[in-house]
Amino acid sequence: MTNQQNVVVVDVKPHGGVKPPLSLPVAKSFSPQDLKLLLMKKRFETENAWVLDSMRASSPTRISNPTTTSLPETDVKSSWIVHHPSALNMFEQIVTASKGKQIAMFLDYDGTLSPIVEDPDRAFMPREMRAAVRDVSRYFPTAILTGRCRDKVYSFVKLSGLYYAGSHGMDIKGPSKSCKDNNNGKQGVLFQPASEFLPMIDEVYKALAEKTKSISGAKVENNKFCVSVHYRCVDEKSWATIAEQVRSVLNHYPKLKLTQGRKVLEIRPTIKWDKGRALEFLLEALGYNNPNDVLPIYIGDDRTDEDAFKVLRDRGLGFGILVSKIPKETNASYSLQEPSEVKEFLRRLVEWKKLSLQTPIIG
Ligand SMILES: O=P(O)(O)OC[C@H]1O[C@H](O[C@H]2O[C@H](CO)[C@@H](O)[C@H](O)[C@H]2O)[C@H](O)[C@@H](O)[C@@H]1O
Repeated sequence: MTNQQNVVVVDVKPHGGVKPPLSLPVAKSFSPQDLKLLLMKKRFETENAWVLDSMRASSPTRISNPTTTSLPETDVKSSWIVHHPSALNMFEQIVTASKGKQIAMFLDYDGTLSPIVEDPDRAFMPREMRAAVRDVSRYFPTAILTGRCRDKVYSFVKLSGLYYAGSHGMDIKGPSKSCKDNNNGKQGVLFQPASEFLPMIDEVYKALAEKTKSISGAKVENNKFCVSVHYRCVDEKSWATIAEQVRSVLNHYPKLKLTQGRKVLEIRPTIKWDKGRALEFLLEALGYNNPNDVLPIYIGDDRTDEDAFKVLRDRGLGFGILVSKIPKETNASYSLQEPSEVKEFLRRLVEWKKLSLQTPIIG
């Protein structure tokens, strides 16, 4: 027996979700102040470890539960593909389900319309992909939902006939009549549920840029209503330092939360708003209040897209399509391996639509 006792503190993450319990040895002679300090220190370390773990796991979560890890990788993959078949192979079933309904397209940007690249400022959309998105938007209402700043994604996509939801859906704008219209300040803005956070986000962006400037490869991106801290080009040995710096800044901002994307830590307001809510908002804005009128198709590759997949699944509406080469836990129904397959899927939709407009309805 020792003279120590174990205090287990089950904590609620300041930003939603339950953190692992804090378990720390407490010497009986500790004063309440010492105990408080010890707890704060332990909590800081635990939060860092939690962030670091999830940085290593990257995004979205690869399948790694006890039932599947014992299986060879090829078996995991074939079992996953049975549950999330290729949207190209399921194309006929998808368009058949749209009978009597309007298909509405919802597209994520990075990793879906543009391949993942090292420099976020150079994630350009290939010319053929732009043509495919433009054609799709001529036949179906189309929206792009992204973690990026809305203006930035617009500068990559450059298509005026689309809805754009930037900052993970916290900045929604309707189609503009021409490309020039898009520069017109607030014109066309439909919803910005986090406006009050603008000064805070700006402050945090500056603090994070300062704190991480000595970490080689780190990049901080101001996405207007959220901030991204990229570590794709940072040596893994420095990931703990990044996590620590981000947490040390965030500790001063209880109204902000930390989420994760693909080799990126994302800081955003704690408001209950995400790509799923933005998808619901857009469906309403498009006038689809009756689920029998619409078949939404959402294509995305990231953890943040899971919020939208979940909305579709929970409402039994349309289809979520996950872009991934490897099995991942997902609420999506179907899969596509990479952006080139997304382009192929969009092209087939357009071809199918053109054909169905030419075919007279018999009966
Ligand atoms: O919602 P999305 O459109 O998928 O945006 C999510 C984040 O995408 C960008 O970062 C990701 O793509 C970069 C370029 O390929 C890559 O370098 C980075 O590692 C990825 O995380 C964007 O830069 C972030 O701001 C978005 O939040």
